[in-house]
Amino acid sequence: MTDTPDLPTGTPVEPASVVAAPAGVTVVDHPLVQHKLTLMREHDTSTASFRRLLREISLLLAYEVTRTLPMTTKRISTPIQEMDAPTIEGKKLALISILRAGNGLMDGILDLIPAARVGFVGLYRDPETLQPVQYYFKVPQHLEDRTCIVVDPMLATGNSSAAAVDLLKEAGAKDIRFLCLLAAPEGIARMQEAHPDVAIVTAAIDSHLNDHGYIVPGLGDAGDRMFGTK
Ligand SMILES: O=P(O)(O)OC[C@H]1O[C@H](OP(=O)(O)OP(=O)(O)O)[C@H](O)[C@@H]1O
Ligand SMILES: O=c1cc[nH]c(=O)[nH]1
Ligand SMILES: [Mg+2]
Repeated sequence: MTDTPDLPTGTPVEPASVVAAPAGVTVVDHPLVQHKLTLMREHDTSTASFRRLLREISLLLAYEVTRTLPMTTKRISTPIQEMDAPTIEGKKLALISILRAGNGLMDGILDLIPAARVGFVGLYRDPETLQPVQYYFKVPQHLEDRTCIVVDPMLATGNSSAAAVDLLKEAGAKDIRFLCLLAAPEGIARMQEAHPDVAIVTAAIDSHLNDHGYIVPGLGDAGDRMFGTK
């Protein structure tokens, strides 16, 4: 697996060649996404800017994660004539946010697909064990009939996302994809072992995890940076 290389400042970058993604993982290497992600990574970026950037990136990532959504048609009348026009069945979609940080990705996607149903999985990562602790679970009915897009900016050990997908499958979900901003190779491996059926979309695959389970180089604690806690 290739991670984003350290390049001397000012080196021209061909976005498409930055990252080689493993099968089942899509890296959204669009220049706008990469530019905004760089701003988010910077230590000095304010809480307000971090939140705004995450919302903007979520719109761009939504484009990729929804690329293969099932479509239907509906009969409409243009000013010229009737036609069967393509449409997404928003009600067939469930957006699932892993609290807290997932909400930063979800809000922008909801602007694009306002008819989507929304669910929440409340998990926090125990800082000692790096195991997820569940505190909330509320999802739409009939998940088995919906495409579920699970959103969380960070895929680190993969313990939180794997646990969230476990819960969704127990609730009936069958068609699940996972959208994040940053992924560590360890988290991708964990997800692909536990849930090989779940496609992953991310803006970048970083180098590794540090001794505290943080993504390196990463962007720090997404929830804290988004909400100004800590
Ligand atoms: O892949 P993992 O090793 O499980 O780590 C990733 C999880 O850690 C962060 O949440 P956190 O526990 O900080 O909760 P928060 O969103 O409330 O800040 C992040 O938003 C993921 O949910
Ligand atoms: O780097 C990391 C790892 C887990 N959670 C975060 O918010 N950041
Ligand atoms: Mg956090």
